[in-house]
Amino acid sequence: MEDRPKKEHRTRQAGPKSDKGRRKNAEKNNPKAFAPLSGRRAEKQARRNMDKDQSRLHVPQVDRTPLEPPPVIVAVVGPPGTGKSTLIKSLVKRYTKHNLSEIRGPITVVSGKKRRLTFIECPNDINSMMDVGKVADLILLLVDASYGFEMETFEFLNILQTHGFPKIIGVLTHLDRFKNGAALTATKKRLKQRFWTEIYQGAKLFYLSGVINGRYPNQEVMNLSRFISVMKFRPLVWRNTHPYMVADRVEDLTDRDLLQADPLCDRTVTFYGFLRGTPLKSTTKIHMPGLGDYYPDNLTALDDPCPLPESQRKHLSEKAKLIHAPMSDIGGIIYDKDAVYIDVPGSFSRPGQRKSIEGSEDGEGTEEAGEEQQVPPMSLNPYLDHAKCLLRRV
Ligand SMILES: Nc1nc2c(ncn2[C@@H]2O[C@H](COP(=O)(O)OP(=O)(O)OP(=O)(O)O)[C@@H](O)[C@H]2O)c(=O)[nH]1
Repeated sequence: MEDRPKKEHRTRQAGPKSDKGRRKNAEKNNPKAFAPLSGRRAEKQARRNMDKDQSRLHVPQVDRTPLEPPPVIVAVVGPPGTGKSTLIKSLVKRYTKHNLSEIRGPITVVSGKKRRLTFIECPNDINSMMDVGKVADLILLLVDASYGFEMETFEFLNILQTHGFPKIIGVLTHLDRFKNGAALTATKKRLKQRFWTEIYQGAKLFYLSGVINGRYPNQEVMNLSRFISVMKFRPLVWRNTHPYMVADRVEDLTDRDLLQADPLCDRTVTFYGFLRGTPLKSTTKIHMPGLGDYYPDNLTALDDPCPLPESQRKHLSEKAKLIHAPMSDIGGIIYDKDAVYIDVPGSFSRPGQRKSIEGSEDGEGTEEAGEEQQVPPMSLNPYLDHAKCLLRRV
């Protein structure tokens, strides 16, 4: 078998590898490398390339906002004492007629037939600014006009650059401190120019002149609130492609005995909030800023605690206006995993009993009171005081 001569391949008679085909291709190939053979074809090619470039630049952004969109996150940012709390109180009063005495945690209000707003007051530290920059749809940037721009404001604008720039509205406060009209006009003009340089030419700036009864003047607040209610938001790329949530309520479900035995034990914590962006799967690892990555034990969809008014209603009547602020001092309905609570402000325990539980000054607290006091409380305020207390560590 080995001696048998190998049979030669037959030469190809047709196709690109045949002699005929090769000769034909050689004729077609341009010896001057990629120089066009015909002017018309070259022009067509150039036009096609330009079209392709343009369509790449204008890829339509998918708007993933559901029919009933989650509340728009409005962050109120500014150096201390610029009037952040005063502005949130004024806006909440305008939208809901509620008088807030203290701002704690996010406050969600129904601002129109199709829009809800969640107000967050941003504390004046860099970590809070970064967290706010990641989630806010609209920033109300407060500036004390009698003082001018401060370093924090510019730092905050720098932080925003890295997270996709949300919409920004400037708000000048403390304008009543100017007694001289000319000085006021000059300051307004100067600050406006500076604001436009930092944001963009023509960025919206509101002026608030003075505080009446702990709130800004009604007309000025109304102008601002109307502007916010009709604003359009373009989805930012990262937020349009990831699920994210701002927790507006935190519950520590850890067993008290366990906690007493080891205050640093792993804790079980439930977070409540509106989900934004894309749907969230239970197998997704969740990143919590400042804490790390965790797998959730369980995800549950609850009833909307602050639903939009029914679509058939023509006007948003006073009664339909709603507020949802579980961390603040307003009474209301709290939706739990398996129950609905009506939170009634005030204490229902008997005064004597209450006193003994709290433990009087001369140390007459009951045993129960002693136990209560030893357990480290889970702070609700800016959610995550206890870094090691959350969910199952990865
Ligand atoms: N005269 C005047 N006082 C104002 C104005 N805006 C706010 N204030 C006062 O400034 C003080 C501070 O206001 P807040 O609303 O607590 O300011 P804040 O930015 O929340 O302050 P921090 O919580 O410390 O960051 C309050 O006493 C307000 O009454 C204003 O436009 N004019």
